[in-house]
Amino acid sequence: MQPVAEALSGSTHASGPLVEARDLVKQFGGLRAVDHMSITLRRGEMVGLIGPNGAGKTTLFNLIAGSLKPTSGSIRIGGAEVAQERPERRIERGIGRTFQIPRPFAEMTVLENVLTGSQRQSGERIWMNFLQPSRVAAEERQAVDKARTLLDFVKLSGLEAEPARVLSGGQRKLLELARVLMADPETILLDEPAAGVNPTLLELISDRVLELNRQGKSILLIEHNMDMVARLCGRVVVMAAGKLLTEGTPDEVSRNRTVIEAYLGEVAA
Ligand SMILES: Nc1ncnc2c1ncn2[C@@H]1O[C@H](COP(=O)(O)OP(=O)(O)OP(=O)(O)O)[C@@H](O)[C@H]1O
Repeated sequence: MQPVAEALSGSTHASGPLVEARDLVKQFGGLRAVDHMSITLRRGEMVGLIGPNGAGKTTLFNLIAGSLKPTSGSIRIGGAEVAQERPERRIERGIGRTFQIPRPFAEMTVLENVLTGSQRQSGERIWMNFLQPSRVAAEERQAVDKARTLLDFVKLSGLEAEPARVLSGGQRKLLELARVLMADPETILLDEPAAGVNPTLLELISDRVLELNRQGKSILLIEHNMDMVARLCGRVVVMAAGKLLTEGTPDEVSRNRTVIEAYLGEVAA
């Protein structure tokens, strides 16, 4: 098996802020889900993105990952403007993202699901099988080796041959993390990794996310579980109604009057 540090490698991009979104707007018909929002993620940081339901956090992730195009504004990854680029190109630029509700291929095994996260295997290009079969076989062996290392990292090795449908909600989150790591992201956008997860797996997920950050991954974390945010993040960005409300340390934002009022407004609504 590959060493974990090697399986988690891939930090080859230029210096400067890794992700820099400026003045982003996303309009859905009459609704402005993201409203002149700016956010920066620096190399090696783990930043929490919080805000009441409907604040625009997931939409902001979709804009950064490329599944949505902004109405206006700029998104830079490693200094390059990417706002109009396809999601696949953003993956090549080192952006990985997980979803609030992971949807693995239910009938494929856990290992096969992780392998779907590989970038550009030669085996996908049929002619390569004819021209360089040994190279294709070697690449496939390497990919399987790496997938096993990542499954070990997320503590799912014992389930590698099981169909993904047998996994619990928390285990699906861990599987998705392993799948995303196959593409060697430098930046990971984590969408609510704690939602609906039991306390034991929650502890494991927090620990793995912390370890990824220690190993050099930059992480933007959407999470409603403030204990988790406070434990993992040095800086927290707060969104409300599509806009930046404030940012600061977890302690600062949790005592901030406007933040408390934004959440109280949600409860009252
Ligand atoms: N594809 C879409 N079409 C129309 N409206 C959308 C679309 N996606 C999101 N919205 C709306 O945009 C607003 C922001 O939604 P978003 O999911 O980004 O918020 P959020 O902060 O992630 O919320 P939550 O914490 O509940 O996940 C909401 O009012 C939502 O209904």
